[in-house]
Amino acid sequence: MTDGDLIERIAARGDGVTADGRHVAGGVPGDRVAADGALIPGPNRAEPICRHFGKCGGCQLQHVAEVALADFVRDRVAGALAGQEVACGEVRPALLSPPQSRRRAALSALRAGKQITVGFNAAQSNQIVDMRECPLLAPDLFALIGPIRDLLGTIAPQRRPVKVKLQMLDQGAEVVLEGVRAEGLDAVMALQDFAGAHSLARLAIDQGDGLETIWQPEPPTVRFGDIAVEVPPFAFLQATAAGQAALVDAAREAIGDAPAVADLFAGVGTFALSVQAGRKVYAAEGARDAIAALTGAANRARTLVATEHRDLFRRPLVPAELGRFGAVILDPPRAGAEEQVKQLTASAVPAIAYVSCNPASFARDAKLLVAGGYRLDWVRPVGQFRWSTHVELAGRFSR
Ligand SMILES: C[S@@+](CC[C@H](N)C(=O)[O-])C[C@H]1O[C@@H](n2cnc3c(N)ncnc32)[C@H](O)[C@@H]1O
Repeated sequence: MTDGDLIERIAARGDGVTADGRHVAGGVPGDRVAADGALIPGPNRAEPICRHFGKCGGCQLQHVAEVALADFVRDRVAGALAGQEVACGEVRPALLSPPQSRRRAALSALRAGKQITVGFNAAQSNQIVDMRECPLLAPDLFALIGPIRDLLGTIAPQRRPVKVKLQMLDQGAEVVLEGVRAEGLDAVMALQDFAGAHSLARLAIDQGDGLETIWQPEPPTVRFGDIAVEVPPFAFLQATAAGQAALVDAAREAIGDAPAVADLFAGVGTFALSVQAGRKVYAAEGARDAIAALTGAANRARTLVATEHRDLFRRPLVPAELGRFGAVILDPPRAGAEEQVKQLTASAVPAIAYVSCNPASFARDAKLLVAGGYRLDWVRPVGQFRWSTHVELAGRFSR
């Protein structure tokens, strides 16, 4: 009798993979696959802690024990770099966000008859798994799911998907409901009762003709250090405080004590405002409401942060502009920053902190930077989306 083929790694989509490249759903490194295809559990398995695991699209990897989960996150980054033949000085261990720390989520809801379903979409489908527990969401956000289910009984149209966007801000939770119908006094009263009862920082709805703020006792803020930014509805924030801290620490280390820094794809200023003390920062961002929020906060706090509304795909900073900076922070969307990276290769910028939510586009851009004379000194993989196959990282390039 043979021991069965060993599962050696977890693929990008979460399947186990044997040495000969066979994909096995639910396989974990250290498991074996018997001749009849059954999985023989190895030492790296964990008991999934949520009753929805396997059906809900929020998590793919609850069956993987902590060390193997961190190895998966690190190996995704290392594997993407190897695939592009990019040498890296040091692939650091991955940092994983803890359970119940997600402070931002976009969920779906559906009303069918009297039944309302609220949750993440099921794995690879439009079905919604009705969320009765969640090991991902911050408890203050999860506590809103039941009340939102009740509220949608008044304002969700029949059999039309509703988007439920949740985010924790300094003043409390923000709730954005897209695709609802709030006509008549009953609906408006139900919305205001809901917002007041849960001390929301903001409630906004979209009935198909743009976002309408229903409740906002004061402008909601997010703090970076001691600077408060008045954020627009569902502004992009890093998904967990731990993930943000890991990425900001890495960026700070990567830029060192450079006296002038550019933060490109700056959002509402997660990096610009976190690293600005004692130096000049230029921040560029393509979303008008985000850069306006950052500009206001930077001015009120009398920082040396200058801002620009700019499309960095169409109009990346050119070498003459880049030459003013001792370091550049890049945090592009999933597509990466190919156009900006090409300009950087022609620049004299000594250090780049590249924060990425997509190891594949990061590795592609890293290849361009290395071909242009940069070294990739280190990368820090970050599993901000715990138990999912979504992997993030920060890396330092220098020359
Ligand atoms: C991953 S987010 C990072 C935001 C910010 N650095 C943070 O950590 O909060 C990427 C940002 O890139 C912006 N963005 C997307 N496409 C862009 C473009 N073509 N030009 C400039 N900014 C863009 C998005 O609006 C978003 O704010």
